[in-house]
Amino acid sequence: MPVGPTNVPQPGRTDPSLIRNFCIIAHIDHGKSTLADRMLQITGVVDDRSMRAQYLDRMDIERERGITIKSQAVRLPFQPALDSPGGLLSDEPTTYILNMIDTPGHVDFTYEVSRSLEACEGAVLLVDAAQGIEAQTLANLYLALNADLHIVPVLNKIDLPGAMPDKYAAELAHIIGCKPEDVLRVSAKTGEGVEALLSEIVAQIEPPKGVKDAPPRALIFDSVYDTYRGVVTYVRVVDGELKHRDRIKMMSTGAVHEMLEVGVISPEPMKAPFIGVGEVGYLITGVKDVRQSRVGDTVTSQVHGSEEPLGGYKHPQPMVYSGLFPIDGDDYPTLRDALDRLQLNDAALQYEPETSGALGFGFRCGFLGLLHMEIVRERLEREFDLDLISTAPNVVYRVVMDGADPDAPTAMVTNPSEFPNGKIAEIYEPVVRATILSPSDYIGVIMELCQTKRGNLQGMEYLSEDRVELRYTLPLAEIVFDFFDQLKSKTKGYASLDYEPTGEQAADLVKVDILLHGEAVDAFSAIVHRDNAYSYGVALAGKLKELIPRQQFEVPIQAAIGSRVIARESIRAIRKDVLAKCYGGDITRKRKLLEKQKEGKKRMKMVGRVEVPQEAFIAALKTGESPGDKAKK
Ligand SMILES: Nc1nc2c(ncn2[C@@H]2O[C@H](COP(=O)(O)OP(=O)(O)OP(=O)(O)O)[C@@H](O)[C@H]2O)c(=O)[nH]1
Repeated sequence: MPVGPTNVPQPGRTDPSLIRNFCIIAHIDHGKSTLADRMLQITGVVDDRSMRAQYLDRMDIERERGITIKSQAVRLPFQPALDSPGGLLSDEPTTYILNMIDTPGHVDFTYEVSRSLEACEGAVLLVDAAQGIEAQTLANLYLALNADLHIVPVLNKIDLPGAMPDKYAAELAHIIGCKPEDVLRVSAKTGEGVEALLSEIVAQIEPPKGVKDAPPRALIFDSVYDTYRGVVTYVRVVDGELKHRDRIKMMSTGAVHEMLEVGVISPEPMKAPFIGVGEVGYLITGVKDVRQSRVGDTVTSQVHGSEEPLGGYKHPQPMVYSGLFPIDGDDYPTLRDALDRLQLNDAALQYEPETSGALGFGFRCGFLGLLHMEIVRERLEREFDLDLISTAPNVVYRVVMDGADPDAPTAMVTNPSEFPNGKIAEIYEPVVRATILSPSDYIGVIMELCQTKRGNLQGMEYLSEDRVELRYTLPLAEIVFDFFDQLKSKTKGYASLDYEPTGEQAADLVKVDILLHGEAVDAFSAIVHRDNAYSYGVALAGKLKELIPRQQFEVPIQAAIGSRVIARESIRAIRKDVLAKCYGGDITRKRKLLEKQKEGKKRMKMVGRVEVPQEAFIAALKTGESPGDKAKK
């Protein structure tokens, strides 16, 4: 049993040499939350009685305390055993303060992840000993290395019968450039090896450096909106001190706030008079909008503040756009309020009103990526009880018109229906650098898939004899459609994917319109590569033919590029007489049938003269399965 910590340093009075700031990075499901649970238990900040699985993913405490503590920046006092690597650092029992900082963990939030990594000096790289390295393991590792973090490689789940720790220790050692015996082995489930890991964290990770007497500078690595307290901002102090009642300034905006509360989380929020060099804690200023307190920004004091922010601050730029429309037009005001509320909580969400001829009033929303889009949509539907139609996601195109002034800003197209009509000189599309990890048996099918998605192979490396890493550049637009689903199905679920934006490229793109009875339906317009335009047009026209019921007149469905029709289907005419089979005099029955028909019509949208059922929009715009499982926190 670990010795209970003695002389626990208090917040604000902790000698920086006794602080270790670290994060845990891992592929999804490799056991990050479970390991965090064990650390809470072993360090005694949560006693065995109150312990429950995924302690930090809690909600009820948040409500009780009226403060959001979901962000996982926990202060763990830990006293390493004297004969362990951490204990050997000093002659007498010493209590260290370990700050475990959570990272958002997904590529959509790469910028935020990289900023939160900068709040740490080291990272525990956790890998499932039965699965080995996956795409997010690598992506997170590269981010951590870029942030100059010391990496502590750890294999988890060694209790599993299928664990192959020797094989994966070699794999990990190979990519990090350490010795296989340096890879620690733990079971987050049973707790085996976790105390030794904590001791290694103390021994291997550098204490924070900072200047105590300098003007204060703290890096915001997370900020969350809390209904009761407003925005709770999580910071890592680099220089100086942040004190209760200080007036603080956000360096990117110059906004000044009074600090109503400052403290640390251990694992409940603990108020403190101040927090100092190297410490990790929270600030409450009473602001109600997270956009005033953005991840990556630097906090300083209003008077005698610092002039130099920590690293350049970058506004998150949406990568993917989609239209969101309420199925019931009456829900439009609810949707607007819901987006307003959600934005308090999600600094990266952008939206503006959009009117679609087919779908009515809605919003054009910008997201950081597909996962972000899915989360927002799910939250809107779940938390605000809305039924929504979302149009197919598209990326941002930069369009240069023929003869345009070379110095004039070029048009950024975020909505296919805004695609300019005139003569276009060049269109640029965003490109990503994708990393695919897979058993080597599937190299062939993966290459084939990437080829059809206009990918360029950048490199390939064997991580072990049967596991390979493929690096591609791919247009983001191709990934946005169904790349991940296809990759999973072609590799029987074994491949994992990660990607990050890496600039733009010129491409031969065209806008394909879908016309119903001669009228273009804006919700179905898409910008696609010229080579894929024909198949897109044929597929969508065919799908709509199935989905739209027959009308009293023939309805042609056409796919067109400009005025050139590239695909055509038609729905034959019919008059649906609901009374046809109703002989005789029962007038009430007839009325009932007519009422029912009217009901059905209410759920139809009129597109020109054509009645289109809501379901047709939903089904036609469905973009397949989610990229969800490569994601989450
Ligand atoms: N047998 C065994 N199972 C483990 C161990 N650690 C975690 N698990 C299980 O692995 C699954 C995923 O663990 P989590 O801790 O939720 O993983 P995570 O990385 O936090 O996952 P996300 O939060 O979803 O990203 C859970 O079912 C855990 O019970 C371990 O050491 N041994």
